Amino acid sequence: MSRFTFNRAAFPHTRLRRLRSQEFLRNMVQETLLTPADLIYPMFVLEGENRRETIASMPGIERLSIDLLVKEAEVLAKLGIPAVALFPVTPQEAKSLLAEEAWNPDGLAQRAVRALKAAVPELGVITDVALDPFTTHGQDGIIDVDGYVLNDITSEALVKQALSHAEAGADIVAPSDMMDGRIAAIRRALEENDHPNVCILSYAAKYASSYYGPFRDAVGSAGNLKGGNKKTYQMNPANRQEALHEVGLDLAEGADLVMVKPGMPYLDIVREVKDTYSVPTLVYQVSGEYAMHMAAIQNGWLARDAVILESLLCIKRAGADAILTYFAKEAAMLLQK
Ligand SMILES: NCC(=O)CCC(=O)O
Ligand SMILES: [Mg+2]
Repeated sequence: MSRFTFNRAAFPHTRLRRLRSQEFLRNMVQETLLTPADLIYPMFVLEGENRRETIASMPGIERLSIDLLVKEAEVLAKLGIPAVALFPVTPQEAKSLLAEEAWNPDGLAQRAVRALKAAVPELGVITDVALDPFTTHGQDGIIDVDGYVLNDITSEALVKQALSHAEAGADIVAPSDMMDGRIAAIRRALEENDHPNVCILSYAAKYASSYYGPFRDAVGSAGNLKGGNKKTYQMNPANRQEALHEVGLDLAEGADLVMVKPGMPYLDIVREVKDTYSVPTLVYQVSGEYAMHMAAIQNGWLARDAVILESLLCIKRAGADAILTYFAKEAAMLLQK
């Protein structure tokens, strides 16, 4: 008898389609839920007042001066977004070889933190600890004569930067630089300077990815980098076991939360980090992922609302406890519907 012959007696013992046959059933057995509380909004901060600038490669995202940032933050908090991640756009004249502006107590990031915590105290503020917005060469650290990023000197600078953020009122400092040993150094400094409850979110497995391009336009570091790359400190996209090693070290050094970055091309790493360590694991859906989605959406090639929510739901399913995403505001609005 051909296996294609219809035979009522040979019904499938399991019909998985039964639980998909009605919406209430699909909702009842849904394994992963996305909520606004999962979404962290990265924001670009500008000098000046009442200033907003669009970013060509990130349609829908703007750089905002602090006064407008605060107004936007009030909206975000009402939407149920738990936290924002700040990225200052440093004026070219404030950049230097040693990145001293990074720990200026009255720097743009530090002022933005103070303004946000004063106006919207319930909204968590995450600061970026890295030198690339402040160096004339666009690298994340201090370089030697050959352009090599020096680990331990950079780490000392990062400690000063992280402390200045904590002094300004940051809830979470997030080193995104990938220097070895900087989590321990920052943790010690926070403890010694009376900030025991400031959290450290470590960009633990940050890959040297081509998906960061639009971000570098947004903060204005692309030109300074002059086509250079960050392969001597960020991870090789080919490596999986090394990511576990990186995360293990940062946890041992005192990180409270760890991050995998980028998101969608690295979801295998997210799953493995979550299963291995069972700690709060964040994912950054980076600027290039945002740009790809927006390009397809603007061409009418992908359905806007559905694809935004699917992209985030799948990152959560892979093991993310929260997601840094430029879609945070839009997704939170969609989820409230
Ligand atoms: N340190 C922060 C980033 O590098 C963000 C990358 C992106 O959104 O492409
Ligand atoms: Mg590391």
